[in-house]
Parts: sequence; C-alpha cells; structure tokens
Amino acid sequence: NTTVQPGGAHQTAPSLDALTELVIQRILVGDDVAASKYFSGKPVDDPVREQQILDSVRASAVQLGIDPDSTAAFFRAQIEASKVVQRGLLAYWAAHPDKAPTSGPDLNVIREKLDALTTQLLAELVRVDDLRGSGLRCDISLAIANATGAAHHHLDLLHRRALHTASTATC
Ligand SMILES: O=C(O)C(=O)C[C@]1(C(=O)O)C=C[C@@H](O)C=C1
Repeated sequence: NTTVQPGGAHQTAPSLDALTELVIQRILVGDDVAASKYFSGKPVDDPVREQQILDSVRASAVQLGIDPDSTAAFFRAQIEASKVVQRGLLAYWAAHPDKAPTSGPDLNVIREKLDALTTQLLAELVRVDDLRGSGLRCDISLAIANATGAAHHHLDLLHRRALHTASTATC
C-alpha cells in the first residue's frame, strides 16, 4: 500500500481505515449513551447538543482549512448513526428487560469521550480531504474500510446498520 512519489519519497497511499476506526469507536460509544439514557429516561434526541456539535465542527473546519458544509454533513451522519444504535438498543432492552444493562454511565463523561473523538475525527478529515472528493476512488476506499472495520470489531447487524448510516456523507 505504498506509492512512489516524484523525487522517490515513499508515502502510504491514503485510505479511510483510520477514519473508519474512529467512526466505529464513536458508534460503540452509542452503546454507553443508550445505557445512560435507559436509566435517566432522557430522550435519544438532544437538538441543543447537536447544534453545539455542528457549530463547533464548522468553526474547527474553517480553522483547519477544510469545507465547513461537508464537515458538518459528516458529523450529522455520525450523530444519526449514534441514534440508530440508541434506538435499536433501547427498543431491545424495553422488550427484553433481562438483557438491559444494570448500570448506566454519566452522560457528561460520555460526552467528553465524544468530544475527544470529534477532535481526532477532524484531524483525519484533514488528512483524507483529497480522497473524500475523489468520487469512485473514495467509494471503493470506504467500502474496503467499512468491511475491514466491521469484521475486525465483530459488529452485529445493528452496529453495521449504524456504520452504513455514518458513511452517508464521507464521500
Ligand atoms: O449526547 C447525547 O445525548 C447523544 O445522544 C449523542 C449524540 C451524538 O451522537 O453526539 C446523539 C444524539 C443526540 O441528539 C445528541 C448527541
């Protein structure tokens, strides 16, 4: 997976593997969010928090020199993916209370984890910026990264569906 650059320098060909790893980590944090909301009874949707995230990533995108609209669209997809996980798990636990978690983490602590992932995701978006705009090459890289990542993390159907949702604004 290396290409020879003019001048002879070797550089790893860009892939979406590292971005996808972070996307999957964010999806898995959705399990913690769901557990927290199972106990607090808070709704899955928090429009105020979503707007804060989207405003913040737009500002970061400008600073980092990437497109704010496509950056916001990417994060909107990540938030939708978290909701796929949350709704799926909450419905499952409502139907099977014996399978529900016995304790839920603090939502504020989870949000700190999500904020840290946002910073890492933004850095990756900068790194793969050219690839994101490359059409079919991006689609193929994404398919490979998703298949590899889903297998590596043994994602079940719900989390694969979330990964699909999270991928709708990557390319
Ligand atoms: O922070 C929450 O309450 C979440 O549910 C997480 C999250 C997100 O993915 O960042 C998802 C849905 C909410 O509307 C807001 C934010």
